[in-house]
Amino acid sequence: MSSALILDGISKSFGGIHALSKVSFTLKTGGIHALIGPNGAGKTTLVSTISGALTPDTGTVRLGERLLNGLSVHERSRLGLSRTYQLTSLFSNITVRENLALSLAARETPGLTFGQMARRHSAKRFAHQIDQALEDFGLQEKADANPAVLSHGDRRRLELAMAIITEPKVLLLDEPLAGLSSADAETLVHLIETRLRGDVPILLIEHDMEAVFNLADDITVLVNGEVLKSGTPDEVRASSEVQAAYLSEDDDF
Ligand SMILES: Nc1ncnc2c1ncn2[C@@H]1O[C@H](COP(=O)(O)OP(=O)(O)OP(=O)(O)O)[C@@H](O)[C@H]1O
Repeated sequence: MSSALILDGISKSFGGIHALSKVSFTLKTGGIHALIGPNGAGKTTLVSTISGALTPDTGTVRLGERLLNGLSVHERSRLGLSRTYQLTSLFSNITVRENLALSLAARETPGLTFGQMARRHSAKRFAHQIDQALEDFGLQEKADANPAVLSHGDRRRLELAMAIITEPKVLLLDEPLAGLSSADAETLVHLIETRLRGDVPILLIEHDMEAVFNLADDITVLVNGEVLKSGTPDEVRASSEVQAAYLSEDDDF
């Protein structure tokens, strides 16, 4: 299987804190690769070095064949790297449909201000793609609503729809289940499984171990900024090092 994202020897320090030390692993094309680890392990720092929000001290990030080092967040996004955030990042003064249109417009013409994009692109232009996304993510009834009035679960589904509508080459999903009720979390896991798997390779950062072990084809365990183990869910589950360092016997996986 070919590689969608290749991380090689990524290190990053903040003053005296070694947030990442020589982190290397590969996200396969078509796969879901989970990145897990305790609080402060370096997961968010790693995702930020991939997205371009942070510059690593050493190491390389490749999207397929393409070296991403030195490229901005916008340039990486235009090449097909899409990221969702731990905290919701929707525009609250426009409708659900318009948020989806803006996501498409931003991919086409990055670097424009919000006002410029709103003037140049109308939701009508992308009507077909947007209708399909609304249907796929169960948001048809909310198309003309303002995101501020949506439930937490609806907002999270809209963010996923905004990330996927641009047909990215790699999707970085940062804690998609955080703060969701168990029913909303179940719906989202089902959507990832049925709507995203196979269409886009996903790097999934998630604390919900049941979801991780259900969804992931591969898992990398990060502890104190270092890769403790990378392997299939069965290999990670069976690792005594992982058990000792991170996964307690009480964890349900
Ligand atoms: N901007 C920063 N300045 C200084 N230290 C930082 C900065 N960002 C992260 N760190 C430190 O780097 C280490 C890794 O943090 P990071 O947020 O990447 O961990 P994490 O695995 O994402 O944690 P969590 O699961 O709690 O989100 C921690 O010790 C953190 O305090």
